[in-house]
Parts: sequence; C-alpha cells; structure tokens
Amino acid sequence: MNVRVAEQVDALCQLAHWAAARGWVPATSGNFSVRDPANGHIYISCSGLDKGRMTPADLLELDAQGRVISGLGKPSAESGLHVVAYRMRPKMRAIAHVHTIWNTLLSARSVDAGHVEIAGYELLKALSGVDSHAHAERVPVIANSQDYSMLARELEEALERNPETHGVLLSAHGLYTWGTSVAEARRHLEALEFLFEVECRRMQGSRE
Ligand SMILES: CSCCC(=O)C(=O)COP(=O)(O)O
Ligand SMILES: [Zn+2]
Repeated sequence: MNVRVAEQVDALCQLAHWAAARGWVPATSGNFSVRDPANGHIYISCSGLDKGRMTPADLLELDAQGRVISGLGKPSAESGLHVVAYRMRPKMRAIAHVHTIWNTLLSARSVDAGHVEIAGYELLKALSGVDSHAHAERVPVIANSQDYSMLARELEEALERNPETHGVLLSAHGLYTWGTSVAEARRHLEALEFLFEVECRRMQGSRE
C-alpha cells in the first residue's frame, strides 16, 4: 500500500469512528472503503466489525472485481455494492455506508416512489458540483434484499439512470455515498443525513 492510500485508510478509520460516535452504524452495521486509483484495488472493512473500533488491520484488500487479495476474515457482505459503485463512478476514491434512523425512515416511506427528491436547502451546496439551494437532489431508493447480487445489479441501474446523484438509499436499510477523497465522502454523508432529517421532520410536521 502506498503512502497516499495509507493516509486515506487512516482517514477512513477516523470517518468510521466519527459515524459510530453519532450512532450512525449501530450494532456492527455499515461499511467503509477506499480505492487505490493506481490499480483499482479496494480496501474495505471486514464483515461484522464494530466500526467504532475500526483500524487499518480490519480492512481487506480486494481487486477491482471484488476478489480478496489480502487481509484477515471475510470482507463486508456488501462488498459487491462497493465494487459496482466504484466501477460506475470511476473518479470516486471512498465509499461510506451507514444505517441511521432518518435514512431508514425516509427510505422505507419512499421505496414505492423509487427516489427521494430534496430541494430548496442551503446545505445542498455541500454536495460537490451543487452551487445553489434551488438544486433538486434526487436520491434513488432501491428495495432492500438479502440477494446481494440482485442489489448490485439494481445499484448499477440506479447509478446509470442518475448520473448526478451523490447517494443511493436501500429501503429500510441505509445510505451509500461516496467522494473523490475520504473528506469529500464524509462531507456528502453529513450533508445528506442532515437533509434526510430535515425532510423527514418536515413530512412529520406537515401531518400534524
Ligand atoms: C448488522 S447490520 C446487517 C448487515 C449490514 O447491513 C451492514 O451494513 C453490515 O454488513 P458488514 O458485512 O459490512 O458488516
Ligand atoms: Zn448495511
């Protein structure tokens, strides 16, 4: 692993701890990865790990097809989703997946619509390439499944159909987001989760 990738792996561990401190990866949920642009190899959290305690030794190295190259234990059960997301977004170098209360609620109620659309908030400008609160961010929602191959195919289709999206939701499951660095992935994660909470609270308020 070269120095630049090692730095990103350290940053990824800090991101996992930060997410855990917020309660965003409860009960070993969530997974995190970075990619080495030199060879396409992916460094991903092992399965079943308490992400609040993640260290570089808890990551496995995969090739671009998801085959294990090195590392201990089993790679994340959702590795196939990371493989697809990196293939579909070649500039991305980091992926975060979290299970929060707000993304779980919002994705569960939006699965029939197939997407969540969020517009009008200043914080949308935290998403790369967005320069106005008037931007409408369309986040696809995929029906959850235990068939990870099917989920990977659906993720591929969702990313194909929504080339500008900064994240994808799995219904009643969680969010996938990414960035060209761990820092960008973290900013997208924090912004999207803020927007999901605002949107959920707004929907709740409008029913009262
Ligand atoms: C206990 S959460 C169920 C699995 C899941 O959705 C997840 O994000 C964690 O899976 P992993 O194999 O990456 O630990
Ligand atoms: Zn998950």
